Amino acid sequence: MTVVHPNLEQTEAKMRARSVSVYYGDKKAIDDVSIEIPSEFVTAFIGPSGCGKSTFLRSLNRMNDTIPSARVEGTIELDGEDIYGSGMDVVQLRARVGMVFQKPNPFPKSIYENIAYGPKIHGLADGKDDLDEIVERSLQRAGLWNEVKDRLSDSGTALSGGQQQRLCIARAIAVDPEVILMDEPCSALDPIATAKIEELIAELNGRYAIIIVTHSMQQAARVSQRTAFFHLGKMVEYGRTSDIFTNPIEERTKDYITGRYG
Ligand SMILES: Nc1ncnc2c1ncn2[C@@H]1O[C@H](COP(=O)(O)OP(=O)(O)OP(=O)(O)O)[C@@H](O)[C@H]1O
Repeated sequence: MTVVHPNLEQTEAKMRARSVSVYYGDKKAIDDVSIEIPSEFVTAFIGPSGCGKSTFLRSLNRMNDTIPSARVEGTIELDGEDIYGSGMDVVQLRARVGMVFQKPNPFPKSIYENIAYGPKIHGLADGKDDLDEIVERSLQRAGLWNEVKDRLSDSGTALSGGQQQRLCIARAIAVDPEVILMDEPCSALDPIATAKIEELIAELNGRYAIIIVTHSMQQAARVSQRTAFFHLGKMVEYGRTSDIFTNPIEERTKDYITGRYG
C-alpha cells in the first residue's frame, strides 16, 4: 500500500493508474501501483536504482509495448479513457503523452525536420506557413529558438547535448501533448545544460502535466510539486514534494532522502 500524505489537496487527475503491475517475463518490476497524476503540476518519481521508476513511466504511454517480455496489469487512464483499451490508437497516445529520454535522441535530420516531422504525420499543419509557425513556436517554448533560428537546416545531431535535449523537448511539444514524460532528462548533461532544462521545466509547468524520473533529490525538490517515492517495485509514499522531503512518513522514504541508501 502506498502512503498518501493526508494534506494532499484534491486536484483534477490527467492520468490515473489503478493497481498497475508490470512484469518482464515472470519478474514483477512494478507491484500494484495506484496514483493520480495532476494536470497542472510537475510530478517527480524518485527511488534507488532498479526500483521500477522507468518501467512505470514507460507504462504511461505504452512504451513498454516495444519490449516483447513486458506485460502490464491494472488500468491506466488518460482523461478517463483506458490507454490499454482496444479503441486506443498507440501513435495518437504517444503524441498526447510525449516522452523525453535520458540520452538526447534527435533524428539524423535537420533541426527544422526534427520538429516538423510529428506535426506533418499527425496532420496538424495546414500548409508550409503553418508548419513554419509550429516549428518556431515549439523551439521558442523549448528555449532554443534564439540559438538555432539562423541554422534550421543544420543537422539536429550537430547541436550540443543540452541543445539536443531541448530540441527533443521541442519535438515533443510540437504535436501539442497533454502530458510529457521525462526519464532522467539531465543525466547526460553538464550542470549548466541541466540548469537550462530545469528552467524550461518550470516554464512548461502548468501548460502540460509533466512527470520526471530523477536520481537527483535536489532536482526533484527544485522542479516538482508532487513526489512519489518508489522502492523495490512499490510506490511507497506520495505527496507534496515539500512534505516528502521535510516530513516523510515511511521509514524507507526517510532512509532514502537522508542518503542511507540509493
Ligand atoms: N527490458 C527489460 N527486460 C527485463 N528486465 C528489465 C527490463 N527493463 C528493466 N528491467 C528490470 O526491471 C526492474 C526495474 O527497472 P527500471 O529500469 O524500471 O528501474 P529504475 O528505477 O528506473 O532504475 P534506474 O534508476 O537504475 O534507471 C529492474 O530489476 C530491471 O533490471
